[in-house]
Amino acid sequence: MNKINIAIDGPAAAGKSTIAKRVAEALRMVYVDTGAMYRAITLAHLNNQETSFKELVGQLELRLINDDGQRVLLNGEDITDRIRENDITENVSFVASQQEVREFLVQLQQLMTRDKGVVMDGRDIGTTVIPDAELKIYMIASVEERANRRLLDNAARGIVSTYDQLVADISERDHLDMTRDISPLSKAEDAIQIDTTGLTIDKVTERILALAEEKLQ
Ligand SMILES: Nc1ncnc2c1ncn2[C@@H]1O[C@H](COP(=O)(O)OP(=O)(O)O)[C@@H](O)[C@H]1O
Ligand SMILES: Nc1ccn([C@@H]2O[C@H](COP(=O)(O)OP(=O)(O)O)[C@@H](O)[C@H]2O)c(=O)n1
Repeated sequence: MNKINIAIDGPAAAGKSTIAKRVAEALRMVYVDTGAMYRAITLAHLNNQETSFKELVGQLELRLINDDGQRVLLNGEDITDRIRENDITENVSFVASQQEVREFLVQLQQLMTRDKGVVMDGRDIGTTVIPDAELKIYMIASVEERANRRLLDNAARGIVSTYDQLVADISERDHLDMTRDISPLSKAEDAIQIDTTGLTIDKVTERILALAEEKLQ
């Protein structure tokens, strides 16, 4: 069987991580949520605001553990749940726009995908991190549906939020991510766009698995 990489990009709360995790499980591939890496550096920045980004990325030790999803360790501490909180979400697009941060993480992500067999989700995976990925998906959904999904997500995690606040947050984050100077969020020319509005998680997973099977032949 061929070994392939799958890149899944798209705006906030489109369902990328959920689907990427399922696809990776079904195909016994490694799942990498790159948003969690930007969130981890955002936490490090909020804890050390006087430190330059260059120095900050030089100091931190970031580990991703595949364990029914992905756990994130920053300097040995498990920060998987902490990085979903509102202060991180509010600051992550700013941190992700910094050149030193992007250079550091893109290099790390490229190392992770070098031997193939990875399903990686983010904003610049198909355009910058793995431009030669065998399968590229650009996942979208209406902002209303995405806010409703994140509202449920947050409630399950005990994070306080409202629908209106989430529509505003998601729209602002998409705008920042799409207009930043370095590798902004955009659909790679050869990516297949899937609008998940009104689709179940199973349906979207099935569609991507069918596309992946073609590449694995
Ligand atoms: N097709 C879908 N239909 C309904 N809910 C979905 C669908 N895809 C994902 N979700 C839900 O939406 C929420 C946000 O998905 P997530 O994977 O975190 O998005 P992203 O990684 O794009 O930010 C999750 O709670 C997930 O269960
Ligand atoms: N490859 C990536 C992944 C995330 N990011 C940044 O990290 C933020 C958080 O990503 P995420 O995937 O956790 O976001 P959610 O859609 O899950 O809320 C995004 O809003 C981007 O600013 C990025 O710049 N490049």
